[in-house]
Amino acid sequence: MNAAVPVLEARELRVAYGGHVALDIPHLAIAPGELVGVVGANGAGKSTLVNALLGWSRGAPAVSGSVRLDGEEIGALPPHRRVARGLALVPEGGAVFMRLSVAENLAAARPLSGTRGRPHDAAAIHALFPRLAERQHHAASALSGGERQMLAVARALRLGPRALLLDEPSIGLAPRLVADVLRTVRGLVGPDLSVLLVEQNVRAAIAVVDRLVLLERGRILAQGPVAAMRDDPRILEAYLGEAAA
Ligand SMILES: Nc1ncnc2c1ncn2[C@@H]1O[C@H](COP(=O)(O)OP(=O)(O)OP(=O)(O)O)[C@@H](O)[C@H]1O
Repeated sequence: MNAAVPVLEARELRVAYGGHVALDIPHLAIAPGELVGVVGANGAGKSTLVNALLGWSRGAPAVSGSVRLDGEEIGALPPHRRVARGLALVPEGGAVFMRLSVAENLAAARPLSGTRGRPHDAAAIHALFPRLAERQHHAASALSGGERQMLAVARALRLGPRALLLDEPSIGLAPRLVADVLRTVRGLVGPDLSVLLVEQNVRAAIAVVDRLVLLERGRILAQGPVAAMRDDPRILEAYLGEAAA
């Protein structure tokens, strides 16, 4: 695979509810081995973006634009076929079967056939998330918020995706756990897996991502390598907003 070809690339991606444009992204690309953070205020369009990349939306908006995975156009495919190509989404709040055990939840996520990604088997999952190994016979409903989030990420990794979309994996977690979860996310990223991470906590995102995208009212206000973005006044504003909250 040519290293110059983005793993995930969107062009002219637009989502509109009636006259209200919720998302308008001329271009967004994620390189192989890259962890890209998406930050922005409530309602900025972060969830709309990751959902649109997967081809899913709340309600019935008009969606248009191109989405490419490893250079192949997937923008016209329904979500399950995008997943089959190697694009996985862990939605806000995770996606697990509450009545099933941890082990059953993992077994229900089948590795994709022919993926260029690396499907994680149970041993790899347990090495990454020892807590899930300890809790494998417990129902998902009995897990803590953080453990459930780990399970949702682990289920996505079972597939062997090329690109993983994570919508606020740290939401609702204690500050200490937020850093843990994001460090784990950082550890997942490598030549066969790129990650787009939506994160409300700008400070926590800056600590782990390679590149940051700042969304405002559905548009990219600024983006760039984290070293440059951390001094961007617009990011500092977000920081200060956070500090004041
Ligand atoms: N079903 C819908 N109908 C109408 N407007 C919608 C719908 N879903 C989302 N929107 C609008 O799209 C915009 C973006 O919402 P989105 O949920 O993507 O924001 P977000 O950045 O993820 O916010 P948060 O951090 O609060 O989750 C908002 O203005 C929202 O009101």
